[in-house]
Amino acid sequence: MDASHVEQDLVNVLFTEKQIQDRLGELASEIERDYAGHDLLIVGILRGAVMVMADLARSLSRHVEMDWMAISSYGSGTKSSGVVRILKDLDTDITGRHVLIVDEIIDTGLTLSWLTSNLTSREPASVEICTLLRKPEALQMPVEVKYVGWDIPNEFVVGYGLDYRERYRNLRDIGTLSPHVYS
Ligand SMILES: O=P(O)(O)OC[C@H]1O[C@H](OP(=O)(O)OP(=O)(O)O)[C@H](O)[C@@H]1O
Ligand code: HPA
Repeated sequence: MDASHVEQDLVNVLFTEKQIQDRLGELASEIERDYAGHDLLIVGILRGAVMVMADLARSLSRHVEMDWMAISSYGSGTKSSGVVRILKDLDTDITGRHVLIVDEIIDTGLTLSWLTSNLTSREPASVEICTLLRKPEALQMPVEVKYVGWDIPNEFVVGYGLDYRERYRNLRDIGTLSPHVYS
């Protein structure tokens, strides 16, 4: 399947590659200002956050350490219980460190609500969240988010790390899928 064919599966482009890069540049400036004079560890949540981690990190004109976590939500059924399991933990001891969790989307909020309290229990100097997208109407657990790219409607979105059945992660834009994809 060639690239144009994949693009045809998007019924509506919400954010173009250029809009995403511009917004990440703005968030990077805020982060540089807020963490000036402090070491910073950014933590990406696999797999969806790979793109935003790579581009946000390169938008920062300062030193930053990068680490990764992988989390299982036990499938969609139990996801609503908020029960999650760590598949890959940090390699870094975050005691006394300033930690910024980077993800591409907050939907129900269950993943990052759980993760924030998990990381907070390790006694870091601070834990904050940066997400490219947030769906306020879908939120089931309150999550304090310091940096948000955009709030979006409660629609399923793909591209730029976001998948539907493991596809579309490598699209440069973010959009919604045509109904023919689901049928
Ligand atoms: O707010 P929530 O409803 O908890 O959803 C947000 C989580 O869902 C996505 O990950 P996903 O489980 O799709 O895994 P992936 O990153 O491997 O695609 C996203 O990366 C967040 O971590
Ligand atoms: O809208 C979404 N798209 C892809 N993956 C997701 N994980 C949570 N919400 C979404």
